[in-house]
Amino acid sequence: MKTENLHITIAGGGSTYTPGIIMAVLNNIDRFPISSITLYDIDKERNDDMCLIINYMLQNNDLPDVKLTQTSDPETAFTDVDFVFSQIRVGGMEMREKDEKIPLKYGLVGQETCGLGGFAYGLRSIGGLLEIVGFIQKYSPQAWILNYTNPETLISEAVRRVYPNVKMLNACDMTISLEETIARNYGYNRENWIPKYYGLNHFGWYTSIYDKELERDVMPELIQKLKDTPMKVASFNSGDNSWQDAWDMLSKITTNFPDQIANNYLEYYLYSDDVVDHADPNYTRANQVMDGRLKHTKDVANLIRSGATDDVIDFDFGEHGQYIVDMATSILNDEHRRFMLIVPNYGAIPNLREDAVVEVPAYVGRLGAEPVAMRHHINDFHKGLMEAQNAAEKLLVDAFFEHSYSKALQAFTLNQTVNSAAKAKLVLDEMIIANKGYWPELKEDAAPVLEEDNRI
Ligand SMILES: NC(=O)c1ccc[n+]([C@@H]2O[C@H](COP(=O)([O-])OP(=O)(O)OC[C@H]3O[C@@H](n4cnc5c(N)ncnc54)[C@H](O)[C@@H]3O)[C@@H](O)[C@H]2O)c1
Ligand SMILES: O=P(O)(O)OC[C@H]1O[C@H](O[C@H]2[C@H](O)[C@@H](O)[C@@H](O)O[C@@H]2CO)[C@H](O)[C@@H](O)[C@@H]1O
Ligand SMILES: [Mn+2]
Repeated sequence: MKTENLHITIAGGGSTYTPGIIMAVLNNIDRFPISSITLYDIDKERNDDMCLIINYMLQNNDLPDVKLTQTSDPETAFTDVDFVFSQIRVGGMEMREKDEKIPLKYGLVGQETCGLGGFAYGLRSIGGLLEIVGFIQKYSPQAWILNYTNPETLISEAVRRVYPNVKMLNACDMTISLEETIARNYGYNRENWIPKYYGLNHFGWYTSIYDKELERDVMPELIQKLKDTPMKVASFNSGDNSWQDAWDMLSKITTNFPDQIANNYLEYYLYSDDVVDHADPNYTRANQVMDGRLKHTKDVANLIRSGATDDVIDFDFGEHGQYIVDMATSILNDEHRRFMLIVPNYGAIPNLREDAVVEVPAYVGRLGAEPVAMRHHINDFHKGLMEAQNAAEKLLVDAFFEHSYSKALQAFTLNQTVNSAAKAKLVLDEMIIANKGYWPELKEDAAPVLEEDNRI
């Protein structure tokens, strides 16, 4: 593997996260000696805006000189690359808005990656990511793919069915973000923590958080703090207070289920009714992001385009960029750093089906991810929740590859935010219309013929 003059391509170069990722790349050039960066996007306007922003960053900061190019041509984008960071949003925020609003019409959770919004997103995203992974296998099969594209569990399951040996890490920044928020709210240093955790993506629980300086598992005391004093939004949480609802709900979850700290996304599954009651069906998170992060990114590009000279780069970079750069350097330099990754289970969670796609700690070196195996069974409560949700996710991926309406309906019905097969069908049928051109065509198909039961 090359260890200098590296070339990375960002698939979804126009993403609002690109400035943070590139800032992290440039701030770590000593460990990650990049010489060129290519932005690949199907939307030229988004790529143009981002190139303006990145070039402005390069010109107005004391940053290493790297060659920045942009393209919408896959061969140009993925030839002779060493790393691909992927963060696409198939259908854009416009489709995310439908993902969130259609389920809400029927009193069901409407969310980007959870619930039926997440399943609708998954049926769009899988095709987009498989196409990009196919390009990379064709033009740079030696490249490592570090993927942030959501929904992570569905993406990981689908890609591994087609490319079982793909060099790919699937990562989520929620756990580090949650840990950082907890640490800042209650006066700890996350850098001293070794968290143990298991789940599906956006559907998991901590089992311990060992603090190396205090020399103890601090999770029990954190549970008490979460119950007594709900967290406040930390400044780095992309600045917007939308996260306050998440932290309030995490305190509710911890109060009612105090044995482990849950990922804040569990609110969508455990308190679906509360989430629906709190939601504004006419103005969802997609609208907030369109009016916030997305608009701000466009505004910055236009300021630069109109000749701005003062420092207009004021993005909140968060943990997102540093995390994926740390993964890349851990591969490149065989550093064996520990990350929370979405990986095939294969016994990491011993009493969960081995072909599940799970989120667990993993050490990352030149060979990729080496997951940490748990040494005990998970409890029936979490096991039951995960088995049902994982089955729903597998059925959804089956529906994608088999173009199967009946499996899609089973998946929508089994999703753990859904309490009614009738509502699941109403949402599915409306989503089929809304996602025309994005989803594979789903066909009514005969119930699968059960294999002859030759035991009788
Ligand atoms: N894994 C995580 O924890 C995590 C954290 C944050 C964001 N994300 C994900 O990162 C992605 C980007 O988020 P965002 O808010 O920046 O979205 P965005 O809509 O702002 O940007 C996505 C970019 O992808 C481009 N795109 C869409 N389809 C494409 C395709 N087929 N090929 C190439 N480019 C394509 C769009 O044109 C756009 O420029 C989303 O999938 C989001 O869910 C994941
Ligand atoms: O609603 P969005 O688009 O703002 O965020 C959806 C994503 O939320 C999580 O990522 C968070 C991150 O955890 C938080 O610290 C901060 O940086 O915002 C990020 C995104 O805005 C989640 O992990 C992602 O999967 C979601 O896509
Ligand atoms: Mn995530």
